[in-house]
Amino acid sequence: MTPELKAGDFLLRPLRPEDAPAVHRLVNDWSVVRMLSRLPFPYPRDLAQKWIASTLEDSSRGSAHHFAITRDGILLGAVGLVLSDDKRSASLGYWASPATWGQGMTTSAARRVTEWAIQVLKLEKLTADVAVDNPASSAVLRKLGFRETGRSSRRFVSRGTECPIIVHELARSTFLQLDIPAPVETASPAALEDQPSAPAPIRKPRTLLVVAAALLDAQGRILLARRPEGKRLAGLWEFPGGKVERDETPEQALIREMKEELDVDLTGACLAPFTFVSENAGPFHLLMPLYVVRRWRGVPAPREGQALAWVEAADLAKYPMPDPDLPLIPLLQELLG
Ligand SMILES: Nc1nc2c([nH]c(=O)n2[C@@H]2O[C@H](COP(=O)(O)OP(=O)(O)OP(=O)(O)O)[C@@H](O)[C@H]2O)c(=O)[nH]1
Repeated sequence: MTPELKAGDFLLRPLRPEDAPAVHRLVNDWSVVRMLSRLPFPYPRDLAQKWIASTLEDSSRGSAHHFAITRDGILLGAVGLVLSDDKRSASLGYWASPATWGQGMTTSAARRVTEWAIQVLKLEKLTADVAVDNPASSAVLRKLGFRETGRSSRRFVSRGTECPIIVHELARSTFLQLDIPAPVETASPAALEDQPSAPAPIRKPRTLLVVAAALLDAQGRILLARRPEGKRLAGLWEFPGGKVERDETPEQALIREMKEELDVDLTGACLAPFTFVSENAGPFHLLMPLYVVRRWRGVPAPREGQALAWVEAADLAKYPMPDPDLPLIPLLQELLG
């Protein structure tokens, strides 16, 4: 199902039938529709209704995910991902109200959807086609790390003619290496737009020391926490924990993080080192000792807006996790099997 995502001040959410009048009003504008290859001009009202109904079906099948871009409850545009049959790649598309152009909204929204596609859907590749006379759209793609891979042509129904297009592509590995900051909730769209349209730079990897715990309850279930919107890797499930600060031992950091994130006290608890992760995590190299903890004081509560779940070892793979965590799943299943 298509989730809700945050991109700066914007909420990206599934389309709803009641969005039809706003979609119709915004798309039935020559400056918008001329850049969309499949839509006629004028754009009939019932097409907006049919399109929204189809996005809901696509979402339940997982074949496409379309998001309304909204701010303060007002619909301003849309971003969509249409998945390939094997669900390993997708094409990205978007449109936005001309009133929002030049403010960074589309870049911000398309970036958040791209990030979700790569990190949560684990797609290998995204593609996007842009009419050659739409340089603003190509600039959005470049900021996301897309590269031009060729030229072609396509019939644009609105223009009634064949038009040259530029084909763009973004590989998963490229996106994961980009120096893209996590969206800051208070960042203004204007501030985002001030970023140059040059491709995002590749960051040199450094080793980041993070501690994490597999908290086990009496039934042997493991506590997972879902990273909240607004953070890097939002939407992914992970083992509670965090970065080791200067002058802290890993154990001190774990005790601090568990208090901050879950309001549980691990002081004096047996922190059993279980294994560690040493993996490329995109902008940094992650070194993460994982402790197994069976006793603590207090009841885990989400103190940082994260969702919590007690998960059977056999079900761990059903929860999308950061790539570096994936090798931990069979090890925990073996421990608890
Ligand atoms: N706690 C935790 N972090 C993980 C796991 N797997 C994994 O890749 N990480 C990464 O390791 C880093 C953890 O540091 P953190 O949780 O303090 O980072 P953060 O950015 O959320 O914290 P901050 O907002 O305080 O800087 C994040 O980049 C996170 O994505 C995991 O299973 N548990």
